[in-house]
Amino acid sequence: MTDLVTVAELGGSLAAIGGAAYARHAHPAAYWSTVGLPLSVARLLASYSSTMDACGLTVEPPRWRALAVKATTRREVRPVPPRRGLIRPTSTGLRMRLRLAPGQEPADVAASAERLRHAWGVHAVHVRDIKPGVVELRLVGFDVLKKVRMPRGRTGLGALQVPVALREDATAYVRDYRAVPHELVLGATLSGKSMYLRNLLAGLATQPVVLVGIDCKRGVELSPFAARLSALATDPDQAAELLPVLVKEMEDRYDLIKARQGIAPGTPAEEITSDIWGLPDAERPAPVVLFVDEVAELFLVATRKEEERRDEMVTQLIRLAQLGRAAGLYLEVCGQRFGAELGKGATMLRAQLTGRVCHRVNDEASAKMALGDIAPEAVWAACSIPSERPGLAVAGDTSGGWSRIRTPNLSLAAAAATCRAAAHFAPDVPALSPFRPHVPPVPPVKPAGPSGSPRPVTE
Ligand SMILES: Nc1ncnc2c1ncn2[C@@H]1O[C@H](COP(=O)(O)OP(=O)(O)OP(=O)(O)O)[C@@H](O)[C@H]1O
Repeated sequence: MTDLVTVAELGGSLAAIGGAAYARHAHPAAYWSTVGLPLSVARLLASYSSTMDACGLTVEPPRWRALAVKATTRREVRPVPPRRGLIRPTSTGLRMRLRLAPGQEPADVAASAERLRHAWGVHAVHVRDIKPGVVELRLVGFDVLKKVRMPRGRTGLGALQVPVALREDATAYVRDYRAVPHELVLGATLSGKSMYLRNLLAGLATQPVVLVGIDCKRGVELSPFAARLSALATDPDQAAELLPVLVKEMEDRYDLIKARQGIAPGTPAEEITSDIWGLPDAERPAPVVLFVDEVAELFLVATRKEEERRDEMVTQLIRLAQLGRAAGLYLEVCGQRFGAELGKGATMLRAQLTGRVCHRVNDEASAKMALGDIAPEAVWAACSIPSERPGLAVAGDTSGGWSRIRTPNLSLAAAAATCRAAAHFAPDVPALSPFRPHVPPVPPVKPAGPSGSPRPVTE
């Protein structure tokens, strides 16, 4: 009895010390590196073999080894766990590689991820296939999506790649336009779509990319970035004028590529190209990213005349999505729903948008519009996003892979300031100059009083 009380008291005191240590650290990452990391490493080292055994991840040892152990030590021959590599600490957890035993596959380890996380006292365990026979375990010490901090360093990122959000395994989710040219971003109102676009725009602003916006909510979402936008349409009428110009730009680029293909015989193979990326640097036109905020506004019609205009716009969008990649034109389409009920061409356009990001939605049907053709689990994950976590989303592509992501909380003022400072990065596209948005002057900041607080006028 005394022993039990002592153990309970000890447990209580340790929990209290842990709680106090947690409260002392402003960010869970600080708590993790000082308290969580040593604890988890100790747990992992002490219980690796027994945990693997309990999770059914051990195999019988080879016969020669069993015989050798019996002959030399007379000990009982125990099943062997996968061979473990070095444990590498990271700012958010631990990493280690496992060499799978014959007969095991990565899915076996992935199926035990939940059990492993409880055994080692970490927030999550993620399994990644590295090469045949080797998997990497990423142990994440705390909920990294609660307060997003992007990993430092952009090494290895090239043109048109933007680390726009954080994945739940603490790696960056990179929006790579050259790998996934077009993307659909769905979500209910206040789910975090604008925050996603804001992060993307701020990431692209400092690259030599033409940024074009269609924001039929009178420009409220995209106008703050006007300084960096080469063109902005703020209602369906302006969009109807802008889209044919973009289609013409795409056709001109195809002519340029064709001219290059018609070069003399004997030209080296690497100079023959089928997209703008094969053109020499001096001849290559700058890539264009078209942001469409609230795509449903382009589809809505009240009169017969508007219906004709809608059909034309949808056809032009479909053409941009079908043929734009080779000409360096990419689409980022954003909306609350994107189903067949929007009208003619909606499902065809949606099918062209390979990348899918689904924020919190109001019903399962909306999640299916974004993720239904990816994986049923992805739909379920999107339906369980809580409303108190705006910015949380499920990102997938039509290859079937998906992950939970969350954008960093970037204020509108900071994103707008980035765009203003990067205005000189906007490449010159003469065809788009009639659509260049008006950039209002920045209101001067009023100097604060000595104490920083406003003084009463009667003073
Ligand atoms: N990643 C995030 N972290 C913290 N807060 C966020 C995040 N994303 C969005 N928010 C907050 O959630 C609120 C809604 O975000 P946002 O405006 O991006 O939603 P939305 O889907 O564009 O809504 P609407 O369709 O009504 O414009 C904002 O107050 C924003 O600051």
